Amino acid sequence: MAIIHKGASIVPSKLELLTRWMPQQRWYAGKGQVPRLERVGGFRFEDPEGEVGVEILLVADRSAAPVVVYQVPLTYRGAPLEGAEHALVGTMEHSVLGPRWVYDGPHDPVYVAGLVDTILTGSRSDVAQASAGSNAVAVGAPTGLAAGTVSSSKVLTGEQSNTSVICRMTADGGGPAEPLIVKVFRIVQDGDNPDVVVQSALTRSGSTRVPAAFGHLSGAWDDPSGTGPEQRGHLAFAQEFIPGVEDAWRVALVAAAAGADFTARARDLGAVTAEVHRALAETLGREEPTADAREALLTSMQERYAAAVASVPQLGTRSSDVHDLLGRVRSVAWPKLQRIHGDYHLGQVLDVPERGWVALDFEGEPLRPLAERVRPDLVQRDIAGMLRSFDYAAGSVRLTAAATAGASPDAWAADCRQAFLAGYEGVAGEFDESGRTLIRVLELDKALYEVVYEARNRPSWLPIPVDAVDRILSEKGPAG
Ligand SMILES: Nc1ncnc2c1ncn2[C@@H]1O[C@H](COP(=O)(O)OP(=O)(O)O)[C@@H](O)[C@H]1O
Ligand SMILES: O=P(O)(O)O[C@H]1O[C@H](CO)[C@@H](O[C@H]2O[C@H](CO)[C@@H](O)[C@H](O)[C@H]2O)[C@H](O)[C@H]1O
Repeated sequence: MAIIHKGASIVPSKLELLTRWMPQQRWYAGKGQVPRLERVGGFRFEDPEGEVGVEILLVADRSAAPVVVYQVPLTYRGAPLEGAEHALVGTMEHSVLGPRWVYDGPHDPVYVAGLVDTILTGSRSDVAQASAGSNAVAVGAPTGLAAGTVSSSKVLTGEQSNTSVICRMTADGGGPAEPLIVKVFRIVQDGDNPDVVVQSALTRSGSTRVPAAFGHLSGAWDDPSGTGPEQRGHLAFAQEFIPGVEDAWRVALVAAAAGADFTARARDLGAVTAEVHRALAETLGREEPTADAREALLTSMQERYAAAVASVPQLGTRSSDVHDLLGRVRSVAWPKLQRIHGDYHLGQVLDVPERGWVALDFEGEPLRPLAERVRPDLVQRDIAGMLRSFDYAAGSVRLTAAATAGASPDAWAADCRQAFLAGYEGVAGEFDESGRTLIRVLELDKALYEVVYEARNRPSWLPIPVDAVDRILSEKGPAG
């Protein structure tokens, strides 16, 4: 068991270190704010060598409204970790142990080994920590589809909302085992994470359209408002790693810039999307939409529009057109509701040789409250998301002037959009007028979400969704 030096002083404190470091992290949601952090939980993994301290802090950021709870795995070392300079959170002076180098856990092999072992063996985090207070133990839950220990690990780089670590594995009896990728959820919320629930359900159903779910870690923390009972949820998710495949966003960008035909892949993606929807309906059920569900959708879309206007005030001039289009969800016929992907775009799908399209990341939109993300929804939301993504690829090519002479990114996107929809309808049947109107409404809704997302994360990309809002509002027909 890890030795915890109760009463030792640490300068600067862990929370002081994090206050400086967190705002620079991609996953920090309160861009431009100084965090006001308070610990609401935390647990430890034991280093079998007894050298490295591994502590996972669950901290509430009170500078945000509503308060956001982050998961921050840290490792404490008595000497610098070679090659991990970029992951140094800071240094501190421990009154008993002397100088400590503090690292972002996913970059430290000792944290990664503890996390994966706890998940795959269905064990508990270091129970010694339980003496430090409530909510101090995290528990692993394996699906039984993977085993072994981590032999090397690497943090995935790129624009992610969470932190994913690719792990090469050694089988229990020696020799290589199947690699895995473990995603550490950075923002944790009370309740089940849809990424875990939906992907695990698809794995159980035998679908190969998602990477196989290998297991998850869950835990509890104090209600950040200090009034309610403890909160609990998923903290990390391990799944099959599919090596050597670029996500379709990168592939599509190259095709869009070159004007290369992508319609066959888009059509196939549409067909697979319909297959995934069917599998989700079969495994997790469908339900009739209620009047309340319709009103809830309308309200959430209106709130999104308000948020988009707060980010880009010029969108306020389109108020009556936006409200007219959004309001159509009241008059059109709705299909039954079901679980969907929820944040479907080209960065979430892999075109795997000999396996075909595989969908990732069923967590839903990271800026949306969990309660909304776990509700059964309209399949049109995913369709709209992917249609927007083809438009985004064209927009990005335009923005970076990456198109080769003669290529027309807009025509490329239009062809892909049509092919995707045709592929979907080839499996699920043709949409009627109402079905297509819902796609168009949800494309507008997605573009409004993207306005807020880009304003926070990539302001130079804002013209892509802002132009899309104009385009969608000026279209005559439903979608296509
Ligand atoms: N199981 C996997 N196999 C291979 N690559 C993966 C896998 N899961 C994720 N990736 C890669 O990591 C990227 C980000 O993963 P994602 O689950 O979308 O993370 P986030 O929730 O942080 O957005 C994907 O676009 C893909 O390139
Ligand atoms: O981090 P996530 O993958 O869960 O999703 C968020 O980030 C995405 C950007 O990485 C964002 O997607 C937007 O940009 C994509 C290109 O980078 C584009 O393909 C999508 O169509 C566009 O929505 C996504 O909206 C956001 O939730």
